[in-house]
Amino acid sequence: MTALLSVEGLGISFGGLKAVNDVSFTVQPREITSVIGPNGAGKTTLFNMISGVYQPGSGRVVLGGEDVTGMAPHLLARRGMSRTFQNLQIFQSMTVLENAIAGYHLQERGPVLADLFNLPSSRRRAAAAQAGARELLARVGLDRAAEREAGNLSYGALKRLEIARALALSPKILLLDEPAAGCNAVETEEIDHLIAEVAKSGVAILLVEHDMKMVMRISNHIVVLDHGEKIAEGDPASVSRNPAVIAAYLGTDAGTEAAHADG
Ligand SMILES: Nc1ncnc2c1ncn2[C@@H]1O[C@H](COP(=O)(O)OP(=O)(O)OP(=O)(O)O)[C@@H](O)[C@H]1O
Repeated sequence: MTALLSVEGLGISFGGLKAVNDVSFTVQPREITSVIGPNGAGKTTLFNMISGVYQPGSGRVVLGGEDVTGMAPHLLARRGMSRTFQNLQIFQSMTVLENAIAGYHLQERGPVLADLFNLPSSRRRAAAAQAGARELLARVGLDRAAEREAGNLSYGALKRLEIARALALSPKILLLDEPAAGCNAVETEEIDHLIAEVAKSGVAILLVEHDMKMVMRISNHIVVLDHGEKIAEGDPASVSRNPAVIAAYLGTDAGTEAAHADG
């Protein structure tokens, strides 16, 4: 199978600290790949290099066969990579529908003049964005909340709204940074189902997540970082049994969960 995303020897240092060092792995189409590791392992830094927020100090990111190392996020979005953020990027005082529509406008090159003069082309685009946004809201279970102010949604619903907005870009790969952070058990399960559904629809998922139970439940492939290095990778069962992984997590709640996840 040809990899959709290939991360090759990525590294970056901050001052003298190697935050990420020589990390390689691939993401296959339709699969859910998760990056885990204890606090400070380098997960977010790795994510930021893959998604064009940081320029890598070394290594390459290859998307669909094209070298996209260090490419700006909006250019990556045009090539099929979109992402969500650990801290929600929702417009709280806008409605749920307006937030979803905003996802469509992120991908436009800005035909500002057409919009200024309210040309038919601009009206057509607006109508298409509105229809697409309503479809996306139905997909994430928020169609009935379309007219509500986003700031009044539960945390889990906000997280799903953010995923809807990222899907507006019709990505081939969706990067999710801690999609279940701050969610209760029910909300986490809803996000689980949504992620599985998105993967099934043909979008590859790359996930950074602290909730070990969730990672073990939904991932096809897991990459484990510790102190900026990849210490293990494989399917959930093999990773949760891996002595190096258990040692890295030892003494943390997540470690206990990892050690018991398959038994
Ligand atoms: N912009 C930065 N400047 C300096 N040091 C940084 C920067 N970003 C991250 N680091 C350092 O790099 C290391 C990896 O941090 P990173 O946030 O990537 O880890 P993480 O695995 O995502 O952690 P957490 O699980 O706590 O979110 C840490 O030692 C961190 O302090």
